[in-house]
Amino acid sequence: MTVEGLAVDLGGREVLREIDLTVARGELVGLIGPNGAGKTTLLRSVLGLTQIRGGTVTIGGSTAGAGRRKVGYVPQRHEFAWDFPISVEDVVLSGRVGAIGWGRRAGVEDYRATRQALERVHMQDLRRRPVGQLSGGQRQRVLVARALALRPCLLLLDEPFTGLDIPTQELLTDLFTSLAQEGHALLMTTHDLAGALVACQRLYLVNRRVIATGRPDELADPGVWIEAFGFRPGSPLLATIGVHRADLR
Ligand SMILES: Nc1ncnc2c1ncn2[C@@H]1O[C@H](COP(=O)(O)OP(=O)(O)OP(=O)(O)O)[C@@H](O)[C@H]1O
Repeated sequence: MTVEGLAVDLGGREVLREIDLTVARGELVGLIGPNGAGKTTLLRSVLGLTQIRGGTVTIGGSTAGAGRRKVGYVPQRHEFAWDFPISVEDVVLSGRVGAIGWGRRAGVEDYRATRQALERVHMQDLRRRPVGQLSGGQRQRVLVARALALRPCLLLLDEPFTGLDIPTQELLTDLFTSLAQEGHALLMTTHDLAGALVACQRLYLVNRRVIATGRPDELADPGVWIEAFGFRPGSPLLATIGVHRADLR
């Protein structure tokens, strides 16, 4: 996936400008920035859900909607209507709508993809449970399975770790790493900076524009973190992510 010169205005205000970003097959890429930096807007622009003012989004060689059919999207957990009376299995199956087509019945392949997606997040045993009865971690795994059911080539993950316990974070991190190794392209927003530095091969630090990008070991300059996140120079929080320099303490 390639984003070039992306610019987005919302409510008459510039939210994103001059965004250049790539995610290749086999990569888990982190998109990090403070609240309001435009991370969700960027994901929604890739999905074609947000009107863009300028720039292009190319997925699998196509700038039109065709490439988007193989994009899996995991929204922030609170955006899903969990009180809707529907089972885990049916939520995951709904991820196949793009493959089945509106109004058509699910077939053998759709149920197979649903089962495989549930197995990957270890939710097969809970497939008949109404989603309203799940814990936060189980809900997050259902949303990931719903995106995987499409068998996407590109997976967009919006804050998949927020509010999760350590075992669930580790389960999902291992899953995302495996998916990348299998040749998927993954783009993930997160506020877990330390986790992103460990799990992601490359990072984009954004705050309405791309402040810096590179492998985690290439982002050792505290200046870019200060600019993107508003850390104060010498902040002990910079040291917690392994970014500090004697002259800035
Ligand atoms: N529909 C909208 N109309 C007007 N402004 C919007 C709309 N949606 C988002 N915004 C604004 O766009 C900016 C970027 O929002 P966005 O949700 O993309 O940020 P984010 O980086 O995902 O933030 P967070 O980390 O808090 O989830 C914010 O200032 C937000 O208020």
